[in-house]
Amino acid sequence: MNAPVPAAEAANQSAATVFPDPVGASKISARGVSVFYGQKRAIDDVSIEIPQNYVTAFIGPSGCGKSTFLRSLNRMNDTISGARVDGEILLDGVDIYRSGMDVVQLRARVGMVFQKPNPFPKSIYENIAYGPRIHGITASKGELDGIVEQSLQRAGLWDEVKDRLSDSGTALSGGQQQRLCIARAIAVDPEVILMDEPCSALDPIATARVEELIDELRGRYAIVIVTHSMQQAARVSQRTAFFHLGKIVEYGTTSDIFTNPKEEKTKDYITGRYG
Ligand SMILES: Nc1ncnc2c1ncn2[C@@H]1O[C@H](COP(=O)(O)OP(=O)(O)OP(=O)(O)O)[C@@H](O)[C@H]1O
Repeated sequence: MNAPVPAAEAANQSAATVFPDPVGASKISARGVSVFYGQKRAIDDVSIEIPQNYVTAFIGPSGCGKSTFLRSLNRMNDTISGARVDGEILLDGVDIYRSGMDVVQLRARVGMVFQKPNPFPKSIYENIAYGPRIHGITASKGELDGIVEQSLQRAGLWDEVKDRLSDSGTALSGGQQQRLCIARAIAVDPEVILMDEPCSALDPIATARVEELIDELRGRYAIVIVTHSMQQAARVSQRTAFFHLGKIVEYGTTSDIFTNPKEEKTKDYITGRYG
């Protein structure tokens, strides 16, 4: 559960809006987060609580900072030269930006699935086995085989690929490749899965399959998804944050955001007046 915000801290935060989660149990807490690319501020003092076992959608017009903020949740911005993050991002109460944080380990705990499926140019088996092997999760071949099967099962891909595990991952269809990438993220036993427009390169049938999968996975993980599709946000998420110009304008249950938004800007966006 969230600790109550001490009065002194609350006073310090008075200038910025803190967005608590309606259910109160956070996996990730962002406190006063700003992200810069050189001099440019792409995220401006964002504070939000992201819950376990829910899908949280980030929506908003192009360039508002959704992907930038998503990448800050597993320090993916570290890989972009000139990018800088201020503020705190707590994973189970521990600041992921504190010195000494093992970033490789962090990215196993907070996995990421990208817009364009990006399997390694290796076999289906190796795509899944690579992570557990480098993280030292398995000791034996038998155990590794078990992880490969279980990850592909959870990603809903096992039946389609079990007879061709040595085929290249890149030979699969786009939708299958994306489920392979989800299986790869799952294989290292993550706690959070970040998804940056995971269906934008997929056809409607493959999209529906990945959306079903997201719904199944949320029982085990906290999932955060950036999407341009409001229909997708409404279908797959239980929480929605609306971003605009680097800030969160409104955050709440997905049904409230889509049926009863409080802010004019949110209303304008979800009714298609801009975006
Ligand atoms: N690597 C980068 N270097 C410099 N500026 C960047 C970089 N990545 C993003 N930006 C800028 O930061 C701002 C936020 O971009 P971001 O991609 O996070 O927005 P977004 O809401 O995810 O957009 P979209 O929906 O179009 O993907 C934009 O002004 C963008 O031009």
